[in-house]
This record gives sequence, structure tokens and C-alpha cells, in this order.
Amino acid sequence: MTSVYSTLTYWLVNHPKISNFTWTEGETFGSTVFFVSLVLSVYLSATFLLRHAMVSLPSLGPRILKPITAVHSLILCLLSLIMAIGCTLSITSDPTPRFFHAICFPVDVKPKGPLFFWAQVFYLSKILEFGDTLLIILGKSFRRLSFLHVYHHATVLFMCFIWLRTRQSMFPLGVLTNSTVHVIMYGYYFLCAVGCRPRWKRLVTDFQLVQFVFGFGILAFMLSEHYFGSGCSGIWGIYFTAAFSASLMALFFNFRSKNYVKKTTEMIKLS
Ligand SMILES: CC(C)(COP(=O)(O)OP(=O)(O)OC[C@H]1O[C@@H](n2cnc3c(N)ncnc32)[C@H](O)[C@@H]1OP(=O)(O)O)[C@@H](O)C(=O)NCCC(=O)NCCSC(=O)CC(=O)O
Repeated sequence: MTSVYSTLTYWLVNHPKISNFTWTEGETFGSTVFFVSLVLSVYLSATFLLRHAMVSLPSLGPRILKPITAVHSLILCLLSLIMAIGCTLSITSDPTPRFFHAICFPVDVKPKGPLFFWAQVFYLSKILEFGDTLLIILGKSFRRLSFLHVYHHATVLFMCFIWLRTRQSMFPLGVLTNSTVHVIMYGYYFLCAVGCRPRWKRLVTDFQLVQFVFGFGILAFMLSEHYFGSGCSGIWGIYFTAAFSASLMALFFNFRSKNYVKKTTEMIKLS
């Protein structure tokens, strides 16, 4: 057990590429406003154009699409697991400063070390997640190409960029909770793609909602530390993330009520 822990800690925290990682605007891959704007413009226009083009084109068909979807979901499930473990170990392996830094970075924090490394991996993984949208469109599953889906995928990339650029406090908790939720979510998608649709879809949505509630709870503590304590880095990033999370939370409550609460009520009426 101890050797598993020390091996993981070496490869996911203390490896020189991770411990010496520095996020430098203009030098680190994807670290410019131009890059994030270009990627978002390509994503949104490709989504719009493909969505309309696919109406008159045949869908790829499940025999081709399902294996690709399964591999894509499995990759994201495993990557999310690695990010969740990497981030947890980065926080816990150096308990005194990093534990507190997971919630509040000092105002003069330098964007380097394992926590910034995992935030960078998390940021780039959001581009990989654009594959979800492509798979939905190629399968002509337009019901699932919702406002919630496109808004989430586009804005989350910008949010992760803001996390790095403003050295935003609390991002380690964001990486940790969202990666954990995504292990479950992509696990669910993987099982659907291989034909074993799980019965716990509702649980996935509930976990997604819990991450927002948890985030707002910690935010209250972080804000008190910022305004009444020694200050925390990236406060305007925090306000952006909080506003985005509040809007997503409302959309997810709406999704939950449409998909589960109404169906349960209808089933009770029928029986
Ligand atoms: C349970 C949910 C995770 C998913 O709800 P859905 O109604 O979209 O799910 P569903 O039951 O239709 O999904 C099963 C279908 O998805 C296909 N599928 C498999 N892998 C996929 C992938 N990587 N991306 C998109 N679709 C995929 C399966 O083959 C299957 O198709 P078939 O039906 O043909 O067999 C829900 O809580 C949710 O998030 N809904 C919002 C929609 C969304 O886009 N969510 C993901 C991004 S939001 C997010 O990620 C929030 C966060 O950060 O926590």
C-alpha cells in the first residue's frame, strides 16, 4: 500500500516535469487569449454548421459510432481518474501549505508546481471533451444537443483559462470535484456506448448538482478569508466561476426536473 502511494506520488506530483511546471502566458501551450478565442470560435461554428449539414446527410450509424464513442468515453473516464488522483495527491502530499492553498492561494502566488500542472491538463482535457458534441451530431442525436450541453462545453474551456490566467483560488477543488464527477459521467457514457445502459443515470445528475452545492459552501469560507483574512488570489476569476456555476446549476435542476421528477410523477399517476 505504501509503495503504491509513493509510486503514485512520484509520477503524479514529484516528477520533475510536474513539480517544476510553470504556467507562462504566451509560452505554455494554449496560454493566450488568441488560442482560447480561436478554439471556441472553431467549436461553436463547427457545431452550428455540422448541426445544419447533418440534417440532409445520413448519420454514421451505430456500428461505426458506438465503438468510437466507447473509446472516447473510456479515454476521458481514465484521464479524469488520473487528474482526480493527481490533484488529490498534490493537495495532500504537502498538507500544511497545499491543503490551505486548495481553497485560497496567497495573493502573490506563482503559477507553478503540481496544482498548476493539473489545472493545465484539466484545461486541455476540455478541448478533448468537444468530441462529445461531434459524436452527438454525427449520430443525429439532436435532442441531446441542448443549450445546456453547448453552453457548458464552450464556457467551461474559457473558465479553465481564467483559472490559470488569474491564478484563481479554489481551482484545485474545482479540478478535484469535477474530475471525480467526470469519472462517473464518462463511466456512464461508456457503459451506454457498449450497450449496458446503467440504472443509475439519475445518480450522475445528482452528483453533478452536489459538486455545485459543495463549491458554493467552500466559496463562503474562501470569501471570508479574502475579505477578512490575508487575501486570496484571483478574486475576479472567482466571481466569473461563481456566476457560471450558478447558471449551470439552474440548468441542471431544470434537466433533473424534466428527466426524472416529471417522469416519476407520471408513473405514479399511471399506477
Ligand atoms: C446523465 C447525464 C450525464 C447525461 O444525460 P443525457 O440525457 O445526455 O444522457 P443519455 O442517457 O441520453 O446518454 C446516453 C447516450 O449518450 C451516448 N454517449 C456515450 N458517450 C458519450 C459522450 N462522451 N458524449 C456524448 N454522448 C455520449 C451513449 O452512446 C448513449 O446514446 P444512445 O442513447 O444512443 O444509446 C446528465 O446528468 C447530463 O449531464 N445531462 C446534460 C447533458 C450533457 O451534455 N451533459 C454532459 C456535459 S455537462 C457536464 O459535464 C457537467 C459537469 O461538468 O459536471
